[in-house]
Amino acid sequence: MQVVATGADLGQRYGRIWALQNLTIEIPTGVTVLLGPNGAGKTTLLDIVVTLRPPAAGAVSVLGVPATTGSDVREIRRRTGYLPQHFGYYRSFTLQEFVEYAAWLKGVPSRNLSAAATDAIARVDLAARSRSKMGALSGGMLRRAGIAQAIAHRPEFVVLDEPAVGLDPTQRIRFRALIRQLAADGASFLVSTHMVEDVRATADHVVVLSDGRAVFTGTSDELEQRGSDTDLGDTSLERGYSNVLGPSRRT
Ligand SMILES: Nc1ncnc2c1ncn2[C@@H]1O[C@H](COP(=O)(O)OP(=O)(O)OP(=O)(O)O)[C@@H](O)[C@H]1O
Repeated sequence: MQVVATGADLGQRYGRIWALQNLTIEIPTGVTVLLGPNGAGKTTLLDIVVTLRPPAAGAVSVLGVPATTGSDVREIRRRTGYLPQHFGYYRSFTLQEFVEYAAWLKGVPSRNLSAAATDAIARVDLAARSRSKMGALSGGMLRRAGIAQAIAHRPEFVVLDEPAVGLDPTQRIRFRALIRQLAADGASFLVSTHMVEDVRATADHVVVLSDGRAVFTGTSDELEQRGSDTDLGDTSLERGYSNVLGPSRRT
């Protein structure tokens, strides 16, 4: 198994709350979907993987680079794209300017910025809105703008925190197709979601977090097989998800 990121004995705490505890995790190449209930530690883990937040305990390595020195961290950031749950932007920027700016921050040469942004915006199906002000985009369009800025520099590893929130059904289907296409072009993905049904369409690999620990790692087929008729859920994948969360955390 080729690995795109590893976390060894990761721990993170906020005051008395341990958001992650002794978490050892390997993210393989391909598409990994991260599931877990509210407060499970998904965003905390993603922030650590993209080096936004150093872990309180343990070590992380991304694309073969251990996140230790400042230059390692810069290299990881340059080769990684991130869509945070909440991202900032100037409302008066056009969508094109926003994505060009993000690509510039990631080191795309000036002569390539326009083409890189135009391509990323087209990939998220927003070409018709490239001249719109960011402040005029709908919530779902903003989510797609966020995906565009994460992929504009053609990163090898893309980390998306709840990218499908606010997307309408058509855009969700297109989003899944986009992930599959970018993955086929060689990029690896780590995507957090609450939408268990999105897993089958995109995931090569699934990690379920609960209370800061990995309670399942495997394929979506293996997750499905964990479910039984007594588990909560309308689909076998949902029943598998409920099962691995355990009796106290079944949704
Ligand atoms: N800045 C913070 N200050 C204090 N506690 C925090 C902070 N950020 C996260 N936490 C706590 O850490 C735990 C994990 O939070 P995290 O946001 O990583 O979970 P999550 O799985 O992404 O949740 P959600 O699905 O609701 O986005 C939660 O108990 C949360 O309340």
